[in-house]
Amino acid sequence: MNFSKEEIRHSMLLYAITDRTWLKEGETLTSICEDVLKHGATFLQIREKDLEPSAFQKEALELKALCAKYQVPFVVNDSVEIALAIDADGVHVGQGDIQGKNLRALIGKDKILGISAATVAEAVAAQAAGADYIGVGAVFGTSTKKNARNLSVEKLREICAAVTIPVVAIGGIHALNLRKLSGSQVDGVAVISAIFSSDNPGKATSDLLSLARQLVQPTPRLMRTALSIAGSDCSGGAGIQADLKTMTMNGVYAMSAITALTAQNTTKVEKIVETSPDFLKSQLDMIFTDIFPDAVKIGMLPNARLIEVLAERLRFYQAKHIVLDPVMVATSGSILMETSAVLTLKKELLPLAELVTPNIPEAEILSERKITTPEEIEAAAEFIGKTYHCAVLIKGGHSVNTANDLLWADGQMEWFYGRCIPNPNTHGTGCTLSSAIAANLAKGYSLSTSVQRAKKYLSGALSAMLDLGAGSGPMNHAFCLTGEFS
Ligand SMILES: Cc1ncc(COP(=O)(O)OP(=O)(O)O)c(N)n1
Ligand SMILES: Cc1nc(C(=O)O)sc1CCOP(=O)(O)O
Ligand SMILES: [Mg+2]
Repeated sequence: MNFSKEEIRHSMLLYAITDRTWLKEGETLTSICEDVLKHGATFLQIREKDLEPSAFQKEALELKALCAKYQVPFVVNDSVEIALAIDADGVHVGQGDIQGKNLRALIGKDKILGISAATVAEAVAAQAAGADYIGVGAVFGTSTKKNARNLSVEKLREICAAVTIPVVAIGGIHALNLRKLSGSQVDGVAVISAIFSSDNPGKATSDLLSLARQLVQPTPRLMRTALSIAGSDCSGGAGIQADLKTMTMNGVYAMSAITALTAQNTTKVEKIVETSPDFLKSQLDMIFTDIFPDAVKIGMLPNARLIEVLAERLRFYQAKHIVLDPVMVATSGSILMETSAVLTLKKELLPLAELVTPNIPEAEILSERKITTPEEIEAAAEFIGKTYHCAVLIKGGHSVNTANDLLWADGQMEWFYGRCIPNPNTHGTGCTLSSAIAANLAKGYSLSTSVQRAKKYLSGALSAMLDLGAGSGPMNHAFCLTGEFS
């Protein structure tokens, strides 16, 4: 696989390096690595000091396939021969190994080259020799590598400031000392024993990943962030515009990736121009590699190709708190998603979602059944949740009931009883509810509390009785704004 420079920097976050010496009876390196990748390791290096070359190569080939499955870069430690023989993504070498300068020519421009450094001079030389990243250590005492050189966090900071390529810190890093690296400007941490010596390598991986995220995006952020991936509604009541207003009013920093431009107003959708998959990818890359969103809301996705690209990027960046509003038909009756894309949505996106928020007609499509009673809402929610392994919020407001919504999560049902507000202007209610839920998840509320808070916000926006446009008009998203600027 080919990884861009931005992708390589991002993949430094939690860099796992194998160590077979910790394997227990019956365990294989491949099965442990699969667990580690499943739990979010962003890079894998095979490091074998005692294995004979043919066994090393066989193991490397297996791990390469595994990393391709999880779209994580895979490099071979020390052995350029094996890296080239199995066409690994790259190689990692130390100062004592083959000279970095010759190495770039040997491996070609497309392979990832990692070089170890412990001084500013070594780091600068590694960059000049064409390294894609440097491994800097040992930042703490380690018993994994004999004779590792010791390095202060201050020196690490100096090295980070001296180079422009990504820097991953290594050596004795574990969950209890990782925070000591804060302020050093590293792009991630490389660990061996903190994962491979653990009784539960998967859990160790996810714990380290969340600590690494805090390290790389340091200073406790007062402002949480949320991303809306949706279509633009030029009339401002639904889509991206409603999402940005909702997220802002719910106290998070709002960002957008646009999937389609719509020319619409409160009476109809006149035209739709779909974003190209490549441009959607670029928007997502710009966002995730800079301001990582604490939650993601997904709305209009007009075709299968956009869904595929989105799913691939969300998996790649391991996006958190994904709320999927499966927008298929507008309130005005316009088709917003090709029928053929529904299958792709089910296969690719639903399993990535923490929560999916269909209205009754959408729930009928997702659960492949008619829904006419509250009992049928419950059965449909259970079907969707169990089939796609996500929580489900089926929204009332259509034929079956009024403002009552059902949340199904982890086998538990919870009804939310809403006040029916006599406001015919409901344009954008679905977008508003799902982005308010995402904003509250971003702030750290539980799913149930986020739904409760989002419903309260929606009731407030509807109760403000804004009356604009000739059709079903927008709500007042800023109903709660008071003070100098209101
Ligand atoms: C990411 C990363 N950083 C540093 C090293 C150490 O490489 P090296 O100095 O060649 O030591 P060995 O790993 O070969 O013992 C690394 N492997 N990975
Ligand atoms: C492989 C390696 N290289 C180091 C360096 O300083 O370059 S320290 C190290 C060992 C890292 O293992 P652990 O996470 O178990 O301490
Ligand atoms: Mg080496």
